[in-house]
Amino acid sequence: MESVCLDSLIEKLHNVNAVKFGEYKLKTGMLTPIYIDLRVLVSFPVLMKQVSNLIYQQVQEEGLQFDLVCGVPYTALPLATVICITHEIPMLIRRKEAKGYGTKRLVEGSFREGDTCLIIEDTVTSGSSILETAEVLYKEGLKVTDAVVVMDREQGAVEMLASRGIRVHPIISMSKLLNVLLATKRIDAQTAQSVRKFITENSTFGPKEANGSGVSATKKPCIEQNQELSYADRAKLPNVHPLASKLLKIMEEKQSNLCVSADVTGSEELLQLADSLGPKICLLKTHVDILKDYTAGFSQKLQTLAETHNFLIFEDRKFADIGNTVKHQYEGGLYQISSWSHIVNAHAVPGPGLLKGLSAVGKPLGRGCLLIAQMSSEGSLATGEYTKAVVKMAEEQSDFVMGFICGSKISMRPEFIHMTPGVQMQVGGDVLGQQYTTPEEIICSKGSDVIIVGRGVLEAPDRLKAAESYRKSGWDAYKKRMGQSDQ
Ligand SMILES: O=c1ccn([C@@H]2O[C@H](COP(=O)(O)O)[C@@H](O)[C@H]2O)c(=O)[nH]1
Repeated sequence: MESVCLDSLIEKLHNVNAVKFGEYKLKTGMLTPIYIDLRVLVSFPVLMKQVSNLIYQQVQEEGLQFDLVCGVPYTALPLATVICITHEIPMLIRRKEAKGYGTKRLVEGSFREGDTCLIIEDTVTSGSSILETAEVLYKEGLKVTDAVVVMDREQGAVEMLASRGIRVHPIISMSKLLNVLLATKRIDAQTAQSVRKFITENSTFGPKEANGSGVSATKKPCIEQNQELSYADRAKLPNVHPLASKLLKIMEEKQSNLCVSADVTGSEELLQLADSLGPKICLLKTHVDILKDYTAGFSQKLQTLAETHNFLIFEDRKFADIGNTVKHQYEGGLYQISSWSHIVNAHAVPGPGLLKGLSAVGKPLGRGCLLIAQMSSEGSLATGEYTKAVVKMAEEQSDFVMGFICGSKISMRPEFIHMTPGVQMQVGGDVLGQQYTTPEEIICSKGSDVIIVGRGVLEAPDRLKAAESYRKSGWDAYKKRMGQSDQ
């Protein structure tokens, strides 16, 4: 395959008038001083081949996995065709309207339910065309996780699609395009500056703020976050882990994003807690190894209570060993955790082999795992680059990992559930380094999904009353975040 230099390709695109300066209207209705018109490529077969090669090069460099390719109609259709023919990849065509006769299908081509389809697009502004295509594919039972785009106008498409679970891999950014055209004296500094100003001032996705994890949009006023999906909508996403889907449905049904951490040392007390607080919670967290009287009968009773009150069980085992060892720890020993706990968690320190070991046991049973990406304790080392690496590991094994233990939202992929411990009604801490934040701060400002509360409930004079007030507080914060607050 001929290798193509990006700078010279940009010059060639400018030569064939695929980059125009002036005043143009975008699909969004917005007037723009720069217009990218890759439709002209069909008239320049050599250039068309070079752009197709670049797209395929990007697919390989990013190691993208998929079964089929679909180009967003119409400009990306010939690009997808060239790539699919050259590399013998099956292709799909998405119709914009169903025919009034024949099969009336919106997606042409042969595929199986559950196949993953890579989307190819020529230019993105808001990302809405990719989303429209993905939604048509979802309806056919296909999965969409990635899209390769020739030109990213840097106006919010990447962030918007990430929030809908689609990673975008652009080849040319607006900044790169302007730099090359300026360096080769094809445009002057004033033109470059005015286009840059337009792009910065016309983002189509909400305002962003860096949070040190590489993910934007965590700490902003609740009311601005109304572009995000509700728990109920996230439960229906095609790529969501079945257990995450179940949990999100429970949360919506019970109007509860409260997980009580049942850190008590007697089985009877724990069962009594599960029975009385069951109606208030979506999840019950256990530390089974602090029980002084564990029996197999206990875990059976706990499962019955989970069914009666419609909550899931999360054993906070924090696995952290090599794959072979965690497999035994999860399946065997005294506790046989995999037989009764819907969810477990693990540190990412040992690397992906740990997840392979756990999923060999848990996946056939329909279990899910949370990766510990951050911790609530003072001086925790799980920060910055480590947290980012944990998110990557989760993305690579999302058939078993359903979310994170973290302090704030760390992944823009809506299928992951973020759960945060270290929660009390007042900010503070304990003498052993635990640090507390309020439900409002965690759900509304930090964008997490589930509050994990231990002593805030367990040490209250009336545990049921305390659980209800944490449930209400967490749920009100969620409604506020979604812009549905009546306050
Ligand atoms: O970073 C973490 C991870 C887990 N935990 C666990 O959550 C509860 C918190 O109990 P509180 O009484 O509300 O402090 C406890 O079981 C921890 O093991 C955490 O606190 N921080």
